[in-house]
Amino acid sequence: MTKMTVTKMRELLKLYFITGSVNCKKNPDEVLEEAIRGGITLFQFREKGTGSLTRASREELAVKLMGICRRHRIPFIVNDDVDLAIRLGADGVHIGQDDERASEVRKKIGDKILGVSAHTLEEARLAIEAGANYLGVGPIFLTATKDDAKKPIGPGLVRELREKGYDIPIVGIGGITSANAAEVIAAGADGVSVISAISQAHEPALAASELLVGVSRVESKNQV
Ligand SMILES: Cc1ncc(COP(=O)(O)OP(=O)(O)O)c(N)n1
Ligand SMILES: Cc1nc(C(=O)O)sc1CCOP(=O)(O)O
Ligand SMILES: [Mg+2]
Repeated sequence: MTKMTVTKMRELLKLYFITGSVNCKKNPDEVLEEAIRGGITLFQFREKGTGSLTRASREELAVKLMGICRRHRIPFIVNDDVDLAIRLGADGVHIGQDDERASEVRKKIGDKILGVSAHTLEEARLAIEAGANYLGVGPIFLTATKDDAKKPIGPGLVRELREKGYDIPIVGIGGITSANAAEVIAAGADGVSVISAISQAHEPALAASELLVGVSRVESKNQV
């Protein structure tokens, strides 16, 4: 992948879908196909939590989902596992504060996309210094999906980052639905990142398209 521009990164973050087999009501490949039909712009493979696949079956699923993303030209990001991302030739990696150090990951992955979770201004500053292409800021709202999630912080940190002049691409995460996505964008995020709002929906395509409505409505106001 050629070096990601900031403009392109912002576009990709608009509706960032994350999933693994344990998050889905039906087959993850069906859910991903439907989510793509509904308009997602970026995908993260996050095979994590009780009952998740391991070893060969985990990698098989990653290969399958990456194939779907490739066919539809949706960039494929791997959560946590930098070596898997490199082995598969994924488009990027997302890491958090308890994962490998961002500066080391940047050295390993070259120009691939590097996303880093940030819960404070200081974490954001360090992630940018280490070469992050985007920040995942959250949990914005209460989430039942991540066992070790921190307390919800609301859209305040996103707003504060923008007020302090940070222009790195930002995606909000945690408890985001079509009903509250607009608040996250209004605070200055480039997009929203969701698991359950799409993976647990009866109609993932419809859920994705409804999320996009919320994002796009405020996005056009931000540009005025
Ligand atoms: C887009 C995005 N933002 C944040 C996270 C969370 O990463 P992390 O804190 O490392 O937690 P896990 O997802 O690994 O449990 C994310 N995955 N994606
Ligand atoms: C993977 C993840 N990371 C978070 C963070 O705060 O960094 S919250 C979260 C779970 C997001 O799932 P849902 O959209 O179902 O709430
Ligand atoms: Mg992680």
